Amino acid sequence: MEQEQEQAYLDRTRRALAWMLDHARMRVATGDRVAGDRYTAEVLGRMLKSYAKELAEEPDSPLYFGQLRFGTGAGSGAGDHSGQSYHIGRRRITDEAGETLVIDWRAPVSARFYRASARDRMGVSVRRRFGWSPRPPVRLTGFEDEHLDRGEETGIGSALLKREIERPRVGPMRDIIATIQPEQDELVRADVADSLCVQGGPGTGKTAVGLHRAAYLLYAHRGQLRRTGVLVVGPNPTFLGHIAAVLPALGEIDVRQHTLDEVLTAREPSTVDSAEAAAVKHDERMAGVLRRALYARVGGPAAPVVVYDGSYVLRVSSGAVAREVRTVLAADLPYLTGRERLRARIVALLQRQLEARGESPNASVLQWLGRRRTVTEALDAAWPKVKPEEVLHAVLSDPTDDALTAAQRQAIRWAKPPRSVRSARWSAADLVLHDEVAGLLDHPDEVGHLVVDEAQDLSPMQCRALARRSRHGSITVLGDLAQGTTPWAATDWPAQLAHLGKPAAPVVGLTTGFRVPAAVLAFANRLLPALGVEVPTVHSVRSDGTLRVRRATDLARATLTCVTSALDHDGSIAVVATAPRLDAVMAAIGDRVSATAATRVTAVPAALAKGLEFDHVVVVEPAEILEAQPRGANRLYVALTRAVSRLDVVHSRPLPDALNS
Ligand SMILES: Nc1ncnc2c1ncn2[C@@H]1O[C@H](COP(=O)(O)OP(=O)(O)OP(=O)(O)O)[C@@H](O)[C@H]1O
Repeated sequence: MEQEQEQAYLDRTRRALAWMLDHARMRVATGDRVAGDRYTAEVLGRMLKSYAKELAEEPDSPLYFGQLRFGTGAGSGAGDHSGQSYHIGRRRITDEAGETLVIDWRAPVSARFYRASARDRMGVSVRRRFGWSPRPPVRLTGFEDEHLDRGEETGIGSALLKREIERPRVGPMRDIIATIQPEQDELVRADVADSLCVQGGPGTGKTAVGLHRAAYLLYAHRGQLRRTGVLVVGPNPTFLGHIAAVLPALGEIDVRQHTLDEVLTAREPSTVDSAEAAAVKHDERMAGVLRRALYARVGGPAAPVVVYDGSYVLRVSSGAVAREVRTVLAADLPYLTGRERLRARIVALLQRQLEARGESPNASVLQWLGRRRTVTEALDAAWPKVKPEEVLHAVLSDPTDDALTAAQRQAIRWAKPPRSVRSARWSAADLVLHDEVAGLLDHPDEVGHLVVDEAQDLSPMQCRALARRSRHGSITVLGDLAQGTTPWAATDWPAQLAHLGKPAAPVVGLTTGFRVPAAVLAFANRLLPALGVEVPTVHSVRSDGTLRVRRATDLARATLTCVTSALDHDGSIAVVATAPRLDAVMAAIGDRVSATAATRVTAVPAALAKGLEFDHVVVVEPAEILEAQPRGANRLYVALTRAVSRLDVVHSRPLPDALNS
């Protein structure tokens, strides 16, 4: 009976959605005529088109995933929702008469779907979760009720949640709106003004939380954030490809998702630093070095300013210019604003002289004064115009700042300084320094909210670049100290948060693991003591999954065996190894599996495994991954924690000691 009622409700909702779609299409068609001017028509047209497109994409996805039924009566705690029932879905659905059939998962009342418990019912008497067929055509397969009013609470034991978590992974990351957990929801719905840092071990849902928080904030503060924007920063294009579909699936197509390099500059690095040079360039001391190098250009001896205005000679002595320079320096403005302030102050001195002679110069006279060659010459001497690359060129050609040791100066000194700024080749770290100088010259555009994933890997200088872009906005910082693999990776959050400009942001731990099966996690966690960081232990909710560790003399053959047996299951497969090892084993596999099968197998260099997940992972020769770089143990930890269902570890050399313990 209830099943029939649910089916009837579903049919009604489908009809309502079809009506919404028709209506949106009609508005697209008439939008041009409705709007008063061309610009408005264009904006309206674009909005309506994306709305119609969003709706058109809906029918293939479940229309709702849950329902809340509220109790009645004074003691129920339901308040305004007394006796009400709401279906909750990806988006709000209303019928022709304006009745709401489905409410958005981000609406305030939906929070109770995620957070109500038998102990704190929040007025909810029953929480229902719907099950849908995993593949189109989408069918309602059943539902699961928790009568919170009778003390029932399935929590993490929910069969539907278990099915979702254990589903074989194929393709890119999906949203988790149907199964967000209470501690995740607290983070997703944190106030827009609050910056926070989520420390979570592998597979605890950090990335999911960050993306859902972006979608939530855009819903709750659309006006504000449409203007200022939301930016998601991830470690590399592969990672961004993995997460790219989540926000659009939640209806948010305007969120920018970029690597840090893309945020900083459109330019590609054209040279590579030595490890020593990169270490110095990413050190926060470089901020002071660059600032001093820039401001060393200020205060040069200026000739006096002399302006003939027909009848009079106006004059500002070089001593007076120097005094004005000191005043402007004290105001601590961006460099280029400082230059203009100096110009204005020199003009003010000239103006006073005119006024002393009984004149009252108007704005255009003052502007004329400011553009006199003698004023610009004084400025060029005392506060010259400069480009970021000129400052950088000077610093790297001849580093002299004694905040750096002699060895550090030597490390960053160009072996062969380029003849001109234009012919200089810049490394990735140089582009970060370039951004630092650009930020001293002028404030960059800011974003309203910034989500930084894998934030443990950012250097202090990279953090500063992001801090500059969110001085007035908030940040969601996501990371795991145990997964830090860069030479400058953070070992504690307070220092990293200070570099990111949000020293007061609370650090919140996520400790429930949704990806990695318990047996696999226990194996990977043997590495933790060797990683030199304090992190909370993660408890996997998954008792399924398998771990197989096999020793083999022929690694390629053993890998092939693992891959062949993985192909018997659904889901994605990855082979993870150091880059050279990967080439060798993949070449051997390439010839022996069918072309169709090969498309299911991804070769992932250990350096690019971060943030990704695959149903079945084969990690080849852990000792090589560990030895390939100074933070090899962390990289191995990342590699071992990518598997959703099965992990094979194949080795010919002994396993690293830490893994044997
Ligand atoms: N509440 C949830 N319900 C269902 N699945 C979830 C939930 N939270 C996380 N997951 C799933 O767990 C997996 C790991 O999530 P995610 O990638 O966000 O974790 P992470 O903490 O960023 O991991 P890592 O640090 O290893 O990159 C994903 O498949 C995600 O969809």
